[in-house]
Amino acid sequence: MNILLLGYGKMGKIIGELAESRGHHIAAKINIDNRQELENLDKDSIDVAIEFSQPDAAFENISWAIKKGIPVVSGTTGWLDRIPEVEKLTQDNDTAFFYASNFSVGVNIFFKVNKFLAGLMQDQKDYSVSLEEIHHTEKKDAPSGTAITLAEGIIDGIPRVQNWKMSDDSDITEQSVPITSKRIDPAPGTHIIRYQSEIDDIEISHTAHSRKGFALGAVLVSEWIKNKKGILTMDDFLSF
Ligand SMILES: NC(=O)C1=CN([C@@H]2O[C@H](COP(=O)(O)OP(=O)(O)OC[C@H]3O[C@@H](n4cnc5c(N)ncnc54)[C@H](OP(=O)(O)O)[C@@H]3O)[C@@H](O)[C@H]2O)C=CC1
Ligand SMILES: O=C(O)C1=N[C@H](C(=O)O)C[C@H](O)C1
Repeated sequence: MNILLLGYGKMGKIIGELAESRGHHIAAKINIDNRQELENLDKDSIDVAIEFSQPDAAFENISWAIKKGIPVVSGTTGWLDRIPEVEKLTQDNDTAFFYASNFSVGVNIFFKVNKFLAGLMQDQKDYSVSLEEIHHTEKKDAPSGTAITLAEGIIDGIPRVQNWKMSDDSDITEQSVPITSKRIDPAPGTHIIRYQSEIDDIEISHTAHSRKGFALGAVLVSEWIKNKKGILTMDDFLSF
């Protein structure tokens, strides 16, 4: 496949290496300072754009590619208020858009475990629930996209929980999942869910040992998305 990398930082570099090792070609590696290269690209030759940039650049990158009819696989977090616009653009341009807050297979299994546990805890009113995420100090957004997906799983599973808030928010109520964000190098990504009562605690966690799982997931999804259309997610890819 001919792959366009939109964002060539920590993730873009690992994805590029992995894609090449699987026989793919990288058409261009776009960062903030070489965006003019996009003008000279043969858009029709690009099979997929993989977008891992930063929160304030994601929408522009993604909408540029979709308007050219290029399928997009995006992992950038912290910009999701604009996803309805991207979904409309995808339909209007008859192409494909895939977003995941986390491309690791292990985390996507963890998402399911989280929902299952939340279902079990829905009537256990003596337990309070909280989330903690730990990432490297270069991370631009907080909480992590993965923590937000986990919080949404808890909100879906426990009717008395209605929203999530940062743990230092003065508005936290019993209806909130408090999220604590820690920035400690070199943490690639750790997420912990805790249910705590006076009697005991239940804790589940996922710890990434490197960025390899995120990158491999993004490349595998890019191979899978070829010739597909519409809005696609990890549940479609993993057939969960
Ligand atoms: N969904 C998932 O599984 C995962 C998601 N992520 C997310 O992916 C994103 C990228 O992470 P990471 O690679 O670690 O971050 P980095 O900061 O290492 O890389 C981001 C890159 O984007 C570039 N960039 C900035 N503005 C633009 C622009 N306008 N157009 C194109 N490129 C631009 C930056 O370029 P420059 O250096 O020139 O500023 C930088 O090289 C983050 O949002 C992170 O949360 C990360 C890991 C897994
Ligand atoms: O910025 C990162 O590094 C990561 N970002 C994603 C997130 O915000 O959840 C995924 C992963 O945890 C690494």
